[in-house]
Amino acid sequence: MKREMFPSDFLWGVATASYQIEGAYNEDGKGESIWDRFAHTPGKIKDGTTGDVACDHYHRYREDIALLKELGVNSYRFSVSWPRIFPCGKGEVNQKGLDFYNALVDELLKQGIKPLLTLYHWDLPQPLQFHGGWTNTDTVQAFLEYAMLLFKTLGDRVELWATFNEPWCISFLSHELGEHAPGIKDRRTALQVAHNVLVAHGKAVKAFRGKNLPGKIGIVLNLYPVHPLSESEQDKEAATLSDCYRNRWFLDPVFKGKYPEELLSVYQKLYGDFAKDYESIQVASEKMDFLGVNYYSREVVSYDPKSILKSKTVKVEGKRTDMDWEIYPQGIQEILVRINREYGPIDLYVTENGAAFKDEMKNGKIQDYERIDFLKEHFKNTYYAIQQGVPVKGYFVWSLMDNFEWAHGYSKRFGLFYVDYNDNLKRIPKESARWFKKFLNNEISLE
Ligand SMILES: CO[C@H](O)c1c[n+]2c([nH]1)[C@H](O)[C@@H](O)[C@H](O)[C@H]2CO
Repeated sequence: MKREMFPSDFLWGVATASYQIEGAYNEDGKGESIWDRFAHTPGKIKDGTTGDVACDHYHRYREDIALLKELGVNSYRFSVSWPRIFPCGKGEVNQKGLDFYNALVDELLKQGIKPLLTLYHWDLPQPLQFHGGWTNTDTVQAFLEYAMLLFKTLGDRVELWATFNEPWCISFLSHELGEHAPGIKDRRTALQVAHNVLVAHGKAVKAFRGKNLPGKIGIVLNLYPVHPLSESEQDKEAATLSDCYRNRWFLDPVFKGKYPEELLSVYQKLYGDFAKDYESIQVASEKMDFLGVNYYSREVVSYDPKSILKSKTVKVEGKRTDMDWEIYPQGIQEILVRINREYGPIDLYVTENGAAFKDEMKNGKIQDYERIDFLKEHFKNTYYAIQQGVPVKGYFVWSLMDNFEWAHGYSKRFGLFYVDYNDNLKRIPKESARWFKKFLNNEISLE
């Protein structure tokens, strides 16, 4: 199975995100983001690092686009730093911020690489957080102004637009579990955030349509197959509720304009006042052109009467990544087929898939053969979904290079290129980069 067996117009790319690679956290007029604030808060990042410099992509973007060209990808997914455009979140525009993304897009196009632009990959301007962040509908309005400015500035050259990266992480990981910025631990707040982000998504899609732009717009969701540990009714109930929490709380609003009833009723018993909001979620279902799917692993659950989801995650035997995530390649096929069956037809992009392994440099080489095996199996399972008629239109490896892995700092390496943090952030191709380049050049097959 070679690249040429995939559709001829299939996009093969890599993905990154602004806070994780750009650095220049306070340069050229950029404002503070909630991730600048979170990373500078002692105890929040496991290795005590920040994204202040990261991979210094802000200054090295031409070098990094040359790496894309060398790899042979035909697309690149990146995100825009909102506080680089609006330092206060709204109001005054930072022209140097616009200049950076104009130059980035122009260089990508010059090199024949199609941009996929994510408007929001978690780095909210801190001044908006002072006023409640995503719990405040003023932030929805500010997001629309930000989106409209980018549509106006880049809409003539950027064809693929994603409104949000992983609303589940923006809401539940960041406002219920508190593991990501702004580090709040309150479920009711998380539900309000999820609601406002979904409403902002729908309004941005509608605004995009109103500009009559030539491009396409969607959202990026992190999706997991959720499997019961056994076929018992209780484990199956646990899987249903966990699936609502992980997947359908976002899939159902953007495709059906409503929350999944099985979990909505649980939350309404807990938060009666939630009822006044939930009907307005209908605006989230503005018709999209594509769905971005971030896939990393599956979830196995068993019944737990103490949990409001009646479920707890179970660790099963099998190979795992350095993030301790189960390696489950068939899950990417499963999720793509399911989305097409239950929510389609709609164009799908695998907007992130990849893995962290304990990459070490030995004799100037990084022999990350586990990552090659990981990618090979996930490419094959993506192809199997295509063979079943699923309109998968592209695949983006997470990530181009090692970068700031959120609460893990720089301790987890996902890149195709190794970044030497002790030697001027030098980018060194891992064996997986060499393999990917050969695959893209039809030199090798996936068997
Ligand atoms: C459970 O995996 C999530 O879907 C997920 C994994 N990842 C993501 N989302 C984010 O979109 C990236 O910024 C992360 O760097 C990347 C690797 O952790």
